[in-house]
Amino acid sequence: MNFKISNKLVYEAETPKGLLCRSIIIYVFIMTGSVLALSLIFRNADRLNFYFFINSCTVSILTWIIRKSFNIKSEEKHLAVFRIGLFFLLNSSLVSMAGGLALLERDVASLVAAVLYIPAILMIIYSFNRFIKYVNHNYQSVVSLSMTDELTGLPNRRHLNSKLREMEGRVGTICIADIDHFKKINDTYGHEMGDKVLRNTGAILSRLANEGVFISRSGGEEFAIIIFDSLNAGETVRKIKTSVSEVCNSKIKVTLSVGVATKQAAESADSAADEALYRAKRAGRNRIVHASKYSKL
Ligand SMILES: Nc1nc2c(ncn2[C@@H]2O[C@H](COP(=O)(O)OP(=O)(O)OP(=O)(O)O)[C@@H](O)[C@H]2O)c(=O)[nH]1
Repeated sequence: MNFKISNKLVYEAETPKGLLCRSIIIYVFIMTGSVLALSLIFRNADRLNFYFFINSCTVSILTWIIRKSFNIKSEEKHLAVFRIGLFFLLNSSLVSMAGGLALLERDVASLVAAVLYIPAILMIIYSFNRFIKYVNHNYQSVVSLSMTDELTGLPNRRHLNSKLREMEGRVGTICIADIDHFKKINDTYGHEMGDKVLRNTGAILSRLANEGVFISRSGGEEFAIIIFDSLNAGETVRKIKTSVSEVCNSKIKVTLSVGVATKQAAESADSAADEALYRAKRAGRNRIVHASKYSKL
């Protein structure tokens, strides 16, 4: 399909929609021109007053909105309903224009304009409501996608960063859990198996997440955990570590090294947790190490 794309517009120039868009614009020109020509032929030009000007502006604006609506790339039905509503409204204004120029009897023009106006407004209200729902739904999907790690389904680094900002000024515990010798798993069983281990680990960890325990994949084979309830933090960390180690990951034994730092309200503890993880690795892995200091190290 031949899409004409610019930084402002996406419109399907040669498609049925593109043709429909152009047909509507041509229709508006023909109708407005005809009304004007007939008013001149029947010597009604003295009626080209303020009322005519308002109707012309309305027709122009509605044509412009219809034209713009073709820049929205969507197959949603409510968009078609919106265009039909606008088209009805546009015709209602054209009929009013013809009535104002005495090309139609005033009562007939008012009746036809009203008959077109009522369904047009109902269609616009309906489609606008649907459009708001559609936009909100898509917005939520995009936000959720941008905050989720594709492989494990856990919150990703971006989500973690927003949680860490939330943690500022609060007491809590930050843990960084890292799968031991993960490179070896990749090298021995292949990258796909490595991915499977990460997925399984993510599934185990996601079951342990709750309102007070935020678990994310912070990168590679590393998982960052924030525990908001510091009282049970020790127990939670042990549970996280044993849950991953106890479950057989496709017959591959997986162990975690965990660095833990508990922060007070005014401190930052993520670098302290990193340092504790480093010490856990150096001490032989498969263990939990608590940071000696919680602030900058
Ligand atoms: N399969 C897979 N491998 C990954 C992914 N992300 C990172 N890795 C690999 O994870 C490995 C991490 O290796 P290292 O940083 O040396 O860590 P390690 O082998 O676990 O060693 P220690 O952490 O010291 O126990 C690297 O080989 C990366 O290529 C991923 O999404 N899938």
